[in-house]
Amino acid sequence: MPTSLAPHGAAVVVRGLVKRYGGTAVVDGLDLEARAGAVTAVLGPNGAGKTTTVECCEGLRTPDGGTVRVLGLDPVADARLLRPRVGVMLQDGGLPSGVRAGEMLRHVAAMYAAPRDLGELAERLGLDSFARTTVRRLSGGQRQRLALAAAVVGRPEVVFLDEPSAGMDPQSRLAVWALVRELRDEGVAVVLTTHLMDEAEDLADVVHVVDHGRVIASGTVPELLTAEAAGARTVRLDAPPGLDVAALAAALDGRGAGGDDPTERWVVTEPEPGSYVATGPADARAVARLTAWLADGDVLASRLTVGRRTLEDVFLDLTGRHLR
Ligand SMILES: Nc1ncnc2c1ncn2[C@@H]1O[C@H](COP(=O)(O)OP(=O)(O)OP(=O)(O)O)[C@@H](O)[C@H]1O
Repeated sequence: MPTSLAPHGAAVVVRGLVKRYGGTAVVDGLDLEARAGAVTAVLGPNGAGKTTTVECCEGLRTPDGGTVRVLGLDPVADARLLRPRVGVMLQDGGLPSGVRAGEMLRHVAAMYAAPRDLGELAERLGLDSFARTTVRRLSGGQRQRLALAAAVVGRPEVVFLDEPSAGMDPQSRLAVWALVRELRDEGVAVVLTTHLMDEAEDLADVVHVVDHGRVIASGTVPELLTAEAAGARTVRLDAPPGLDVAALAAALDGRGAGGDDPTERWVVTEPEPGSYVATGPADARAVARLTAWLADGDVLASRLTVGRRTLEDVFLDLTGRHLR
C-alpha cells in the first residue's frame, strides 16, 4: 500500500521523527527508510535513541513530531491492521512470565493465519531444550531466542528486532543471523537495532548510524567504510597518554628529517587517553616508521594492530567517540 511517503516502495519510512521525554528530545529529527528484502541496521551507542525510534515504528510510542509509516500505515492509528503484518522483538523480551516457552510459542502461532512450522523454528533456534521451562526461569539468551521466534512465527512482512543477539552465546548468535538472512531472502523488511559493529557489518544491507537522536550517516557497509578514506587502513596503538599526535602523523607520513614522503596522508587521534587511532595508507614502511618514532621517544606500546577500517572507525571519525 504505497503512499507518497514511500515513493520507492519502502516498507518503513521515518521522516523528521521527534520524541521527547521530560522536555528533552531523545529522538531529534530522525530520518530513515527500510525496504522489503533487506536488512536495515540502526547502529549507535547506548542512549542514542534507537529503541525509542523502533518503538515509534512499532506503535508502542506516539511521536511528538515527524511522520512514521509502516507498510504505508500509521503504527499508532492503524495498529490493528498492522499487527498481523509486523513482527516485533523487544529488547527486554516482553514475554509473559508464567507460561512454558513451548506453550507460549504455540499460543502466538495460533493467532496467525499461516504460521511457520513450529518444529522447524524450534529446532533452528534451539528452543526444544527449554520448551517446558516457564519463561521466568529462562536465561537471557533463551528468552531472546524465544522472543525472536515469537516475532517471526506469523510470517510478518516487516520485523523489528531490538538488539537481537544481546546476551547470546556465539552459536545462538550465528543461528539468529542465519534466520535474519533467510527472512531477508524471503522478502521481509528486517529492521534491527544494534551497537555491535560486527552484527551490522555482517548482516546489514543498509546501515543508519545514529547519535544523539539523529542519523549522522547512512549507506551500505562498503559505502560507509570507503566514503571518507578509500583504501585506508587503521592502525591502533595503546601507549602512554598524551603523545604528540601531530608529530606521530608526520612520522607516519615520512615527513621530517630524512623523510622520504612529503605528502600528508595520515590522521592520528587519541579518542581516549592512551588509545590512539591512526588512519592512512598502512604499508610495511609506515609501520616501521611508527615503531621507529616510538623507539626514538623511548615509548613502549602495549598493543599495536593493523587492520581494515570498521564501522567503529567511521563512528569515531564522525563523532570523535567510541561506539561502546
Ligand atoms: N520512558 C522514558 N522516559 C524517560 N527517558 C527515557 C525513556 N525511554 C528512554 N529514555 C531515554 O531516552 C534516551 C534514548 O533511549 P533509547 O533506549 O532510545 O536509546 P538506545 O539507543 O536504544 O540505547 P541502548 O543501546 O542503551 O538501548 C536515553 O537517554 C534514555 O534514558
